[in-house]
Amino acid sequence: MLTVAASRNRSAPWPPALSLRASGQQTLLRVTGDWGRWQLATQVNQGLFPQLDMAGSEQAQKLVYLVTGGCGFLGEHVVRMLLQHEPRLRELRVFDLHLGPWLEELKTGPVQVTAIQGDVTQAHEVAAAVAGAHVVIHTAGLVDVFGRTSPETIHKVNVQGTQNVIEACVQTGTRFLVYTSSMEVVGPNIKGHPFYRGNEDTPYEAVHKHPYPCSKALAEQLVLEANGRKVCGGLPLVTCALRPTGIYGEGHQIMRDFYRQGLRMGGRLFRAIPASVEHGRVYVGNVAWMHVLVARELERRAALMGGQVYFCYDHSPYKSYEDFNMEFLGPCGLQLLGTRPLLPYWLLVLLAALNALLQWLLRPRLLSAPMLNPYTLAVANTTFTVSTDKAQRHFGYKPLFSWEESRTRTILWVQTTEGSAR
Ligand SMILES: NC(=O)C1=CN([C@@H]2O[C@H](COP(=O)(O)OP(=O)(O)OC[C@H]3O[C@@H](n4cnc5c(N)ncnc54)[C@H](O)[C@@H]3O)[C@@H](O)[C@H]2O)C=CC1
Ligand SMILES: CC(C)CCC[C@@H](C)[C@H]1CC[C@H]2[C@@H]3[C@H](O)CC4=CC(=O)CC[C@]4(C)[C@H]3CC[C@]12C
Repeated sequence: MLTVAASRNRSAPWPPALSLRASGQQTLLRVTGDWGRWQLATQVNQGLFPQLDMAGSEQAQKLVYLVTGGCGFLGEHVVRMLLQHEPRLRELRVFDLHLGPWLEELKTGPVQVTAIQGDVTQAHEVAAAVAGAHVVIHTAGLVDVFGRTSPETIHKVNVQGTQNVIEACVQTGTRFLVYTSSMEVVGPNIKGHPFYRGNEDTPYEAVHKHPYPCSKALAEQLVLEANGRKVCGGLPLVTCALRPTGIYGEGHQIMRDFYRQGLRMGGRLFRAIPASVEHGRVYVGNVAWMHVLVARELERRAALMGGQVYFCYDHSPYKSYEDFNMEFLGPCGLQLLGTRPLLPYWLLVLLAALNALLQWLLRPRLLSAPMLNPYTLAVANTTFTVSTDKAQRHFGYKPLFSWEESRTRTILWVQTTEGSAR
């Protein structure tokens, strides 16, 4: 018999600890929470519940994976997902500029988790981390659309860093490289053309000016062009790129910022973008799951998948950026006021330009950057949604989390992390 036990008292943090127990006393699965994170403690990794694993545990543990940026928002989910769903793993290397303390808890399982503090812009550090790895999942990147970092630094990390990863694979004989690209590689373009429920083959005029999409487009191109290069030992490198739309879920910093802003304004947010503008969103757990599947299938289906791009998608509804956020912030007590934008668009354009000007004038002293600038306004105000089944056709992807589950997890996370802010 399986029992679920929840422990909660007033002084304990939210969410409560949930335990799944078999008829004996052994705890099979434990869900814990703390103020900083809402996390599923992967007891599967500790060998307690192998039958939960979907991937078939009869194969020997022999593979070494490297996840760059493994302590970021997406990277952490990829790391946890691999430990849960990749039974062939022997060692998981987590490479990041800033290592998270949560890595410690993962070091007790049967998979060796190796934390590597390193910088992708340093070729020798990357090569040392890649040496001996079978698969590299390269998620590390500078995600800055707010002008906090210089264009040179964004280029260095996103483009030079990716080049370093490719060269390290070639030098050390690593054959499989999965790159986290972005929808931004396609658009929205600077002309504001809508991309409505498009797929990987939909024609679109991709024109970039902003350093972030420019860097992601260049890096993706490098990764795809590297497909087929001979690595040390003579075998061909197999690469592919995943293009998430706007990712949401546990750990999403911008969602947290919107929530804080709403709390500061007495629980209200004001509509800035028309509800008719659709924005593509995808749950972080499903993006992580796609990475795990691609990494697993790349060897078997190298001819089909090598050099390919895949949008990341799931069953999240098509909505405007703000209406979509309200799916989570609404249940946390916030309200989005207005069925139409509060301010006329021309005024937003003016404010965005003013923000950009102030940022430029105060450079480099400005420590925080406003969310509204000409680029973010253009992205938020242009329809960009995907509708595709390429990942399903090529490697059998189906979202691991339903929309309801993704929504519930995200709401719980917002409540957990911000409960103390009220
Ligand atoms: N957040 C989003 O909505 C989307 C993100 N992406 C891509 O997904 C990837 C991950 O993004 P997020 O998790 O959102 O960002 P994040 O900022 O949370 O994670 C990036 C990680 O890379 C690490 N990193 C940065 N510079 C580094 C360096 N020089 N050397 C080593 N590590 C470094 C950071 O410390 C961080 O842990 C990025 O490549 C991003 O371009 C793509 C589409 C959407
Ligand atoms: C106050 C404004 C009118 C609204 C601001 C919202 C913006 C901050 C965000 C709207 C769209 C977001 C981007 C989009 O989801 C695509 C992205 C893909 C990435 O690879 C990185 C992040 C981002 C550029 C994301 C950033 C925030 C928005 C611009």
